[in-house]
Amino acid sequence: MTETIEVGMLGFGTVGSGVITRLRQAASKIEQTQGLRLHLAAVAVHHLNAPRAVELPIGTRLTDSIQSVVSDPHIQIVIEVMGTLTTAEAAISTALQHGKSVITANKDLIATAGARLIALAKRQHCDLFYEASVAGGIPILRTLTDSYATDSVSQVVGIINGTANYILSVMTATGQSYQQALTAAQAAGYAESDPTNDVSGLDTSYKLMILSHFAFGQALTLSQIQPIGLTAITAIECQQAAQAGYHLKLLAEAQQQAGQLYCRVAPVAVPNQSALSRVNGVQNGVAVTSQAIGHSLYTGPGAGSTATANSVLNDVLVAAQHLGQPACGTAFNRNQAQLSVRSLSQTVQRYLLFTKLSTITIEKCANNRHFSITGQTRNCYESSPITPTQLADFIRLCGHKAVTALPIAFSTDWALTAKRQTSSKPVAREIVKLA
Ligand SMILES: NC(=O)C1=CN([C@@H]2O[C@H](COP(=O)(O)OP(=O)(O)OC[C@H]3O[C@@H](n4cnc5c(N)ncnc54)[C@H](OP(=O)(O)O)[C@@H]3O)[C@@H](O)[C@H]2O)C=CC1
Ligand SMILES: N[C@@H](CC=O)C(=O)O
Repeated sequence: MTETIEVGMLGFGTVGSGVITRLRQAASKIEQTQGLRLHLAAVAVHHLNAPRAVELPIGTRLTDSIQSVVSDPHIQIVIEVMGTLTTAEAAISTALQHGKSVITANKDLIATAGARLIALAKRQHCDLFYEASVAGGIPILRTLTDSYATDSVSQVVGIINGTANYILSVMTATGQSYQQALTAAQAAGYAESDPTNDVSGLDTSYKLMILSHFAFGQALTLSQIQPIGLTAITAIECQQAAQAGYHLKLLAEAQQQAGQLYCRVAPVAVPNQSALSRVNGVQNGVAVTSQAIGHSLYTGPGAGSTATANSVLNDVLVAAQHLGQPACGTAFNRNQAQLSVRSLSQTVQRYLLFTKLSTITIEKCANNRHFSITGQTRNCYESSPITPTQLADFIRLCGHKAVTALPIAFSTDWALTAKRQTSSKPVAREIVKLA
């Protein structure tokens, strides 16, 4: 027998429209495989008369009152796809207080206020799922929770912002400017309504904060990550890197090493041999290294209407199956640990250097700081492993505006890093590009 589940939704933009499209397209499969009919009872929006990309199902109520949805006694599950921080937190809290399970795609909120909402959901015996908040269409959070339950993750490296990856890919492939590429990403619906977080590394950091909790049991803070965005990267640097055998990517990295968790969000030169270098456009990729499985790579669209909606709806189905069952209210992530956190930028690693200085000058500056460089292509060099202090001194010697230094992915020399950490205090965080 088919059971009908009453669903309410907050937001009817890119993701909300995708939810409605997918609900329509997947209705018979959901009924056949799950024995469920998801009935969209109400949708709350900001502007009641704004044009919509898709039509509402017949009988669905459109309202500008969030309260009327989250306190509707008939609604069992609330989907939050409107974004915002305080409005969304208040709405989700009210929904949970009314005993409703909640599904959200809001990484800003989960990264910054997740602990409060998770505790409330637990007290209320309600589900709170947020698969779509990290890597859009890739089911990475549930994979980490379910499929790595007995495994031990040592490293997670991801391209987890579709907009940033789209911009860097377009700049590399076509030489288009940053602004042209951003405009195209906005038109495609990948960027946030205000794209600042996409390009500043903040969105990637929020996602890494959530991802790290699932992978290592350790929730990171923004001050531990201190993201560096991509706004200072030029199309010429992207193309020079490509000629030298690298792809520039806004990478989110977290690595457990000798009991410490090293993290970073920054533009990084990914060698062509790494599969992550071939994750282009709006595609995201999350590379996981673990004790039992070894290396695995999860790729797929990191943003966009129906791909993100698919993650939202899968969460809805799990929550729907839990309704009235003891499983309802089980935390999405149950991995907890206490690791001390450091910045990956404090490690000894290699850098890709962009400069218009002559090879003789750049070699002299490098030799002065006791490291070597190899010329890759014109104006682009690879360094031997160097400490953050060597890098900062080198940039000072060359002239602050004369060099851009991007870390080379997977190039940390852990033995040298350990030696340095026992012999000296950590120095201030490195400055990758001194403008
Ligand atoms: N776009 C994507 O690819 C992805 C987005 N996300 C996340 O999903 C969420 C939604 O993103 P997206 O669909 O792109 O956003 P949009 O800007 O396209 O849509 C937001 C929707 O929320 C409504 N809304 C906003 N503020 C309010 C409010 N105060 N009261 C009522 N309704 C409100 C808007 O109403 P109105 O239309 O009337 O203005 C609009 O329908 C965000 O948290 C985002 O970070 C996650 C993964 C991928
Ligand atoms: N703006 C985000 C949307 C998904 O989270 C992105 O580009 O990745």
